Amino acid sequence: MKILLTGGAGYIGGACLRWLIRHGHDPIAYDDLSEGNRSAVPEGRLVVGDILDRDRLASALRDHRAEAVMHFAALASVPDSIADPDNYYRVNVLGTKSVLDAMRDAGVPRIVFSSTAATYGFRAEMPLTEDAPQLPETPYGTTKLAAERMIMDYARAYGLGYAILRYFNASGADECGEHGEDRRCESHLIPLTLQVAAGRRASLDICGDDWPTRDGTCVRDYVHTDDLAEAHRLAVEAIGPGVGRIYNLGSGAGATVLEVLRACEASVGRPIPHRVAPRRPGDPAVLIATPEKINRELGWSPRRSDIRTIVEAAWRWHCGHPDGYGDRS
Ligand SMILES: NC(=O)c1ccc[n+]([C@@H]2O[C@H](COP(=O)([O-])OP(=O)(O)OC[C@H]3O[C@@H](n4cnc5c(N)ncnc54)[C@H](O)[C@@H]3O)[C@@H](O)[C@H]2O)c1
Ligand SMILES: O=c1ccn([C@@H]2O[C@H](COP(=O)(O)OP(=O)(O)O[C@H]3O[C@H](CO)[C@@H](O)[C@H](O)[C@H]3O)[C@@H](O)[C@H]2O)c(=O)[nH]1
Repeated sequence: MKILLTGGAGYIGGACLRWLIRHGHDPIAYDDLSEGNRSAVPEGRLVVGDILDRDRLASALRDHRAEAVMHFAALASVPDSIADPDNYYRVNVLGTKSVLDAMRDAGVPRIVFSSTAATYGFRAEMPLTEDAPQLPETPYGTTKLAAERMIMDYARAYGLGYAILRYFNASGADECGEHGEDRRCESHLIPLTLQVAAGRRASLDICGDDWPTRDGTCVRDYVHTDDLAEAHRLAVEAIGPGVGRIYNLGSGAGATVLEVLRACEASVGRPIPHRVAPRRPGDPAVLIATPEKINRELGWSPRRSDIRTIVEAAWRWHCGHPDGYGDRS
């Protein structure tokens, strides 16, 4: 299938793009490189552009003769969204509208959307099923929920097929060692911890050790990007015009911040400097998915998403790419 990936030069989009090529599809990335990396995309497969530029995006869709869009492009940091909601509503809500309108202009009938655990309420029962209440408590979660609803409204009115994939904590690096996590402004736990291990930062802040969890630090459900990529492949192949699907993508297990730190220390082979810092605004204590629905309906299961495998893959990538992609434009 010919597929355009908005945000395809980013961390998860780049992993999916490579995975789709390996599995016989023909993907291109459409990315403004605000966070993504030019050399994360294989030669000849990148169109540089902003998703808010509807005409440019529609032309890219027509030129590629796209049959589906995977919409990854977004601003995606919970704490930043609290500090700068303006930008989050612009890119995540208006940007999604622009993507849907460009798809209509170009007659593209399918979309797979990157949604998030952050659309659920903090007080929901764990593990989360897809019908748990969606009561986001941060601007990031609110903007992603608005985008979900917009996709469903467009689908109903204009006959789009869609898959909404609610990822939990994307992590790891591709097993061929070609693609990993390298953002301009990093805020995610595993890359920050490994940057400390590599001497690029002095110490890791543990954001609170007084949460109601087994060791006092937050629990998250870490899911490997290659597992996410396989779910995208299955989802895009399963949807057609007028068919909508919604799935959680997580491992079904949770790791605390301290457990992630210990796993990183085991991979690196030495202690990693850290200290306890205040809680971070917008953090829930625990987020864990149940991936049963996508397992039942599409046969997906997380094969690489135990925390040890994730951290080892990420550390291999960091060792092979000490300066990340090194090609910030
Ligand atoms: N990382 C996670 O744990 C996680 C979890 C749940 C959901 N998600 C969602 O997955 C998607 C990808 O996240 P990621 O971690 O790969 O982030 P990322 O920042 O690595 O990738 C996002 C990409 O979008 C591009 N982009 C941003 N604004 C753009 C615009 N206006 N026009 C064109 N391109 C633009 C960036 O340059 C970047 O390459 C996001 O939609 C995010 O909300 C991520
Ligand atoms: O320097 C740091 C960074 C993070 N954390 C903690 O580590 C955990 C994971 O944080 P992070 O890696 O920033 O991810 P989340 O804030 O859980 O959010 C990720 O996972 C969500 C879904 O679960 C997605 O929606 C978001 O896009 C994605 O960034 C949280 O408890 C943080 O408080 C620290 O203790 N120190």
